[in-house]
Amino acid sequence: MSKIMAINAGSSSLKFQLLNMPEEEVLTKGLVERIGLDNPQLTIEVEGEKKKETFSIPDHEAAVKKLLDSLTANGIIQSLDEIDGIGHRVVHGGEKFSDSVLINEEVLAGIEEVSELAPLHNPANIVGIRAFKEVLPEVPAVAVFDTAFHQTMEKEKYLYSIPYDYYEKYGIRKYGFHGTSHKYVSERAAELLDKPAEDLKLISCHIGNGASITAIDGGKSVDTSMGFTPLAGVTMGTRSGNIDPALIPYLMEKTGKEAGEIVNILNKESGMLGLSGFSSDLRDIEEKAGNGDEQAQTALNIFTTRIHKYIGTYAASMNGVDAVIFTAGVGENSDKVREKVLKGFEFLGLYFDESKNNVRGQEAFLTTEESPVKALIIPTNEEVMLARDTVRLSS
Ligand SMILES: Nc1ncnc2c1ncn2[C@@H]1O[C@H](COP(=O)(O)OP(=O)(O)O)[C@@H](O)[C@H]1O
Ligand SMILES: CC(=O)OP(=O)(O)O
Ligand SMILES: [Mg+2]
Repeated sequence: MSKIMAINAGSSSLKFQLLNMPEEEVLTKGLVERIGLDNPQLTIEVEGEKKKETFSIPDHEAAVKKLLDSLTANGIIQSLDEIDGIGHRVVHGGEKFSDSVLINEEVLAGIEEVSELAPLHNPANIVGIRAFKEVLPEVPAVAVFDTAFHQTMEKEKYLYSIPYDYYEKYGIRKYGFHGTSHKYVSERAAELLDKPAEDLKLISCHIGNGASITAIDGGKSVDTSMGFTPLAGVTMGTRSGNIDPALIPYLMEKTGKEAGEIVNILNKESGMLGLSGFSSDLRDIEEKAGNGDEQAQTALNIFTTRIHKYIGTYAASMNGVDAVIFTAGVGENSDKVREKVLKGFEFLGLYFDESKNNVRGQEAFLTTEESPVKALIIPTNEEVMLARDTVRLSS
């Protein structure tokens, strides 16, 4: 038996879960928010209750120290020696990493090398890894990459139609993200459908703040909506998803902004936030649309239409589909989004059952008993995947 810490480090936050393995029992979970900002806060679950603490947390190393102190202070563990391994989510692994790896200096250098491909995510992941290494230098740490699951895509799917040289020289290709989540829900879907993964064609919709749709044939990712970076694909909370690339120089000329500033707008001020003009949070937009706000309704329609289109595309590219999966914050919680995405797929053999759709955050089927193609909700669990790979690679 071992205790594994699963870490998902963001630029100003650090989400964590401590698990007992191989039982996969969650001992505690929580997050440190507003690292380096005013009013930083640690939230930790103690005996099922959420406990909030405010401290000075200037950087990630301080956040890690605070988190570890709070594990012993709250009696979750008696001593830090009880931690047997740390699993870190790393968003971009480039072509270098097609599986999780035990972290050493060479691996860290490899992660740093591809950092510029995921500027919003990788630098924070690296800071998280270094912070833990500083505090727990002897404990094995494993990197689990969002991109790894998608390394099975074929060239026809991952190459862009641009000069081939750029792929060879600069590694320009589609990588895909959220792989850990797509892998978890696809494995769970095979269990729920009671069929081997090898016999299934699945379309997984990870719809959170970031969102991506993945086609999974025979247990392998064959195509996915995100691209070279996590900016591509469907409309997201603050990201534009696919746009005509010619818009970038045009916007530069019109606004006098640099390319980097425009990409920043596409990453942080677009998507549902940009379209609605007031929020990136789907709950706010659903509420406003419900009150008759036309702009909010249009934003919502764009959001669901894009996902609907991807499902059609991937069903066509796999020559069929057995099940469509919804996961992550929006996918698990928004019945309205699921309904709008799934309606109209009778031509594919997917018969949506409205009476089953009133559920949140739990595994459920959304189609009629007779529906040849199923739709289901599967809450994602990236943390358990981090812990499983940490055990696999460190024991
Ligand atoms: N009850 C709900 N109804 C609709 N959307 C929800 C609900 N709960 C959460 N969400 C959406 O989930 C999003 C966050 O998803 P999550 O998977 O946690 O994202 P991330 O991991 O990228 O931070 C929020 O932006 C919010 O819009
Ligand atoms: C890769 C990615 O988009 O991750 P997140 O949804 O956590 O921002
Ligand atoms: Mg997420």
